[in-house]
Amino acid sequence: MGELDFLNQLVEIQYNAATSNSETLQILAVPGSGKTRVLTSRIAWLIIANELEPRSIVAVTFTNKAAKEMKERLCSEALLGSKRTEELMIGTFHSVCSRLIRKYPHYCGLKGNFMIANPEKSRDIINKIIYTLRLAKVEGSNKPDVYFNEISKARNKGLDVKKYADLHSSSPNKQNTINVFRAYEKELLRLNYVDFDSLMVIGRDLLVRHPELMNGTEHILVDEFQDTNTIQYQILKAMAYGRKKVTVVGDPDQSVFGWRDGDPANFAKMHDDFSGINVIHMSISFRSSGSIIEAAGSVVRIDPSRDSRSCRTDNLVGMPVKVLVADDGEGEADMVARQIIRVRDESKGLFDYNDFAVLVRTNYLTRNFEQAFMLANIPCVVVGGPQFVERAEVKDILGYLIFCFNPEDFLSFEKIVNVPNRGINDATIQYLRGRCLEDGINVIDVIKMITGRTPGPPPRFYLSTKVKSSLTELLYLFEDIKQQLDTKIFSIILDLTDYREYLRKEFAESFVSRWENVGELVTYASVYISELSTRAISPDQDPIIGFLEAVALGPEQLEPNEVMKGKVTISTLHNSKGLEWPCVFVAACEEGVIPHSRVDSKMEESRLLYVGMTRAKCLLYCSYARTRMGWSNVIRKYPSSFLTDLIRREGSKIITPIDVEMLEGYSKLLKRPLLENDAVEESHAILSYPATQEYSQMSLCTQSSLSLSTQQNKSIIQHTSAMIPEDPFSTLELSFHEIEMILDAPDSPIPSPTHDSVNTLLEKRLQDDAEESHEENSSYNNSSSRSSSNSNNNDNNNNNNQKRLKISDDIPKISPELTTILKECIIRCVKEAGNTRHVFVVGHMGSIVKNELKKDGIYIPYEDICVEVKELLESLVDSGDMIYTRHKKNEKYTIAE
Ligand SMILES: Nc1ncnc2c1ncn2[C@@H]1O[C@H](COP(=O)(O)OP(=O)(O)OP(=O)(O)O)[C@@H](O)[C@H]1O
Repeated sequence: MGELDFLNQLVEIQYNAATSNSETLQILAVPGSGKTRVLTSRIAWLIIANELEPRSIVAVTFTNKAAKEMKERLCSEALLGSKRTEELMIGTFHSVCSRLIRKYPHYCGLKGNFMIANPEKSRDIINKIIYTLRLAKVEGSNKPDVYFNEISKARNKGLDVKKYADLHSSSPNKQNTINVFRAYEKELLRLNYVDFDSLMVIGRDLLVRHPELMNGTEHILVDEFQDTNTIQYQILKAMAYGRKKVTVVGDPDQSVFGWRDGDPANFAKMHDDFSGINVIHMSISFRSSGSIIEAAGSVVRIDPSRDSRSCRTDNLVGMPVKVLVADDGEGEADMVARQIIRVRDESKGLFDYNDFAVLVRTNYLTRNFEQAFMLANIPCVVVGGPQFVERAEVKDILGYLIFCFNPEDFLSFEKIVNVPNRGINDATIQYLRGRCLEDGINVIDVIKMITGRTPGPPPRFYLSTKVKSSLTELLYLFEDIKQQLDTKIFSIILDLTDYREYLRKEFAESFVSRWENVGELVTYASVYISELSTRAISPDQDPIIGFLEAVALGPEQLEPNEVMKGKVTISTLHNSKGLEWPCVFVAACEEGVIPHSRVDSKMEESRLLYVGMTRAKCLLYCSYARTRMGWSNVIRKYPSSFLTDLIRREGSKIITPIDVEMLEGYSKLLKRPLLENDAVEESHAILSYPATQEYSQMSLCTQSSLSLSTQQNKSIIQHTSAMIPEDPFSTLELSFHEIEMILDAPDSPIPSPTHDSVNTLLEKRLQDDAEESHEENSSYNNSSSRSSSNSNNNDNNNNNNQKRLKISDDIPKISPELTTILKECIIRCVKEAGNTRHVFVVGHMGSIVKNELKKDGIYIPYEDICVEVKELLESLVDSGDMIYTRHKKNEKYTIAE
């Protein structure tokens, strides 16, 4: 096997891009055209064929996750193997700058042990400044976010505080921001912090002043170039100083970070600033089916200013892209859940849950889906939700470590000083803060002085002996921690602070999950730190600082990979960038959501939708709801104007099944086999209520009428028989525990019927009906016929009604208990039926669906059934997943929709 065999995996245009000798190469590539494959091949080619040293290559990715993926790919033996990959410098602009600054802090006026402030920390600092500068009362500007965003924007444009102040010297409304900006920079320096955005400003300045720092670098590659902003472009220019070779890869149609100053115009700008430019267009998508490419194209083409670019594919055309409509947000989520189950079941083993993604414009929209998936028993993971490292207990432990490294950080000290509770009150904390500011020393030194460990003026504030001894203990604790900084540091902190006991006392109810999170942190930290210690790339970096830096720069790096396995992904559109799934639902495609009502660039929103749609390989659905709740109000919604063309051409409420031929096409596209027919168990569930033997028989008849095979219907039997086994009116006292036990019963008490047995039952039932009808005229008071009569309809004559009325007098209106049992059963069965294709509801549930529960002539208003049950049933009926069945006297069992 030759070292360059990986190039055989590339088509011609990809090969040309990967092996280009151009001084400056721009690769303009449509979604799914294999940018990642080309970039990794190019890096490997540069090292193997061009004999570049791995450490002479810098590859810049948009996220830490992308950097990690790139490293993983390069690590494969077919490309570079792990040794050479480790020597490459791969990371985001932030992390590349951070590494440089960490190496030369003195060039930037920083101390070596500086910490990186994440946005939360920055907001904390700004909040304090707002109070110090007495801006809290200034209308409209008292929110830390307002200042933070403005400062961040300025930095992304490459402005430091001086340039920002010069630029706005004549705007009175910017004076507060200028003052906050100045104070913030000062405070960051005092606390020995560099924030997220200033990393890049400092990094650029360092590179401009000391271009020699990049002397060992020969080639710089930048991924997702369409999203680079001004400061990043300036960093690239500074890094490339001295005519280093540069490769940029990107797609102007996927530019979705304009709000962070990302600008695809940087492609054009390069023509002024770089020489020897060669542009290669990769316009064939390997990812998506023809109909997906076409549908996505119709969205992005609405931008009149867009250059005409084509995106093609040789893949199969595939199923048309569907636009799904629901009455409201919850209905939409239910509909998606059902469709996932259906597609998975119909796919002959081709799609599993982790092949599905639901993408939404904003975070709050994920909630309905989480809930619907939980009810439908669909495993899911929300990407971009609360991050692991943002959980309170994880932050506590990290806080200790951060403070031990950086005792200048009073904010961290404040957070941990009473975790666990040490009885150090607010007044003492404020006093300590004041002393730090006045004396220009850190809090450790202040504590040493006031507790008499080092000489200094006595405290001008009364400190009780108890507080003094707490502070002394704290001092010892920090010293202990500092002396034991190694891979086991987190376990040591936990021991020294008796953190487990603290969690147990303070959070009795959530103790277990919190403690699990702590356990996860310990595992990750030790793996991460020991990995870092063995890496050749940054031998000069302290591995624990490396770990803290990874936490600050990109917590997603530390998220367990396992979480994605076997689960449907729910993500924002922004977070879906660079990823792909066989089946994608882009949800809440509504005007005001996408395009979002509060954005400057509508066209950027169309590109965002385009990004989401092009994540799909085989199946794509766009859904919207006609109404949505907003601040407790029902708001009328309209489909996104971006979908107009799609709705006109392809949209349809009717979801057609995926036929075998289509599945075979998808199987080829995904390079996965279909399971043999026999291996696919098509199952159906029938929920019957009341679930007497009689109704179970009725269910069997339903199966028979539906011509479902016994093999298919194993679960029907289970569900019907697993319901309440007796007349429910006598089972009201069943506890939930008992119901659970019944529902959990592993074996069905009713044996699986054969076709013959179904027919026999059917005949017997008809015969019984005839007899029963005869008996009804003379006597009518046994409980089994009560159940039977419960399902009768209007056709009953008045005499019978009279009699039944009497009987049903004993039966009060459907009681809350019964409703609860009913609800539990339905939800449980629907959950259990998660893997089934259809859910049929027979018997009284059928009646419920008919808008009234009619028992022996007494109408029980539908409204009395609890809302959830009603909604659940309605949604099932709407989707056609449930078929209403009714039994007419002396008629064959019929099924009505
Ligand atoms: N030459 C090829 N032959 C077959 N499949 C390919 C080829 N190149 C790439 N692919 C496949 O196409 C899919 C898309 O590739 P990749 O993720 O690299 O696209 P991309 O250009 O980065 O897309 P996006 O910009 O949308 O993130 C992947 O599944 C990849 O394996």
